[in-house]
Amino acid sequence: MNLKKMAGFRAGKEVKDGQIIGLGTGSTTHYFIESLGMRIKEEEIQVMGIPTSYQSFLLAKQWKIPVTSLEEHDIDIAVDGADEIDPDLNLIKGGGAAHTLEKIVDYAACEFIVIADETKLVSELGTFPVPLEIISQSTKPVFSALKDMGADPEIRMAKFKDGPVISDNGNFIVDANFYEINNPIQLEKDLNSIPGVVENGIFSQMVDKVILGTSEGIKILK
Ligand SMILES: O=C[C@H](O)[C@H](O)[C@H](O)COP(=O)(O)O
Repeated sequence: MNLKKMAGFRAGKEVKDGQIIGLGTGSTTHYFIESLGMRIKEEEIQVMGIPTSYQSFLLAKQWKIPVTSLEEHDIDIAVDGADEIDPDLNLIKGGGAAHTLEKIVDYAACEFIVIADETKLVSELGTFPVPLEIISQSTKPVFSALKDMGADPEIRMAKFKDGPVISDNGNFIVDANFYEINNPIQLEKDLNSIPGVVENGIFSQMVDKVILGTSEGIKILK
């Protein structure tokens, strides 16, 4: 049973004709975009998507989902994945380095739905390091500030090119390991107050609903 596919396709059914949809990034939203594309092909619905990355932009093109932008349209529903989800539905995102645009799009949506498999549910955020998109020239002072906050930071290195991962916006990605995060709401604010940090991967108090694929079927968390 593919739990990510289960969650992605279930979210696809929530979309109504005429809506503007925020298209999240990652291997779970891949299935959501596929399910939207299939519904458009079957002429069940006509919708437009607002991508959160080159990945979701290219997938939308592949599935012939018309794309638009925040300049042109308001978003009815954003559907996105997560790396960790805590019991209060705070998230860590950015495993795919897309969290900056994801946060802009997900925050702007009338409804923000998270799709994930059950492995993403945790009792407390922090096993997954917090991704930060940073201006490359700020690496040294940002590292120093993160260490003062108790984190172990690392520049994310690319797997298929020499050197660092460069985000869709042309910036470095730092993974900051806090090991345990007691107050994600405060940490999200504190990280964004470090000069050079463009955006961090904590998404606190934003989620309306989680569609979780589990071995016992779909579970909805609100
Ligand atoms: O930057 C990437 C995103 O925040 C993803 O939504 C997140 O990493 C979850 O990805 P996946 O669905 O592949 O586990």
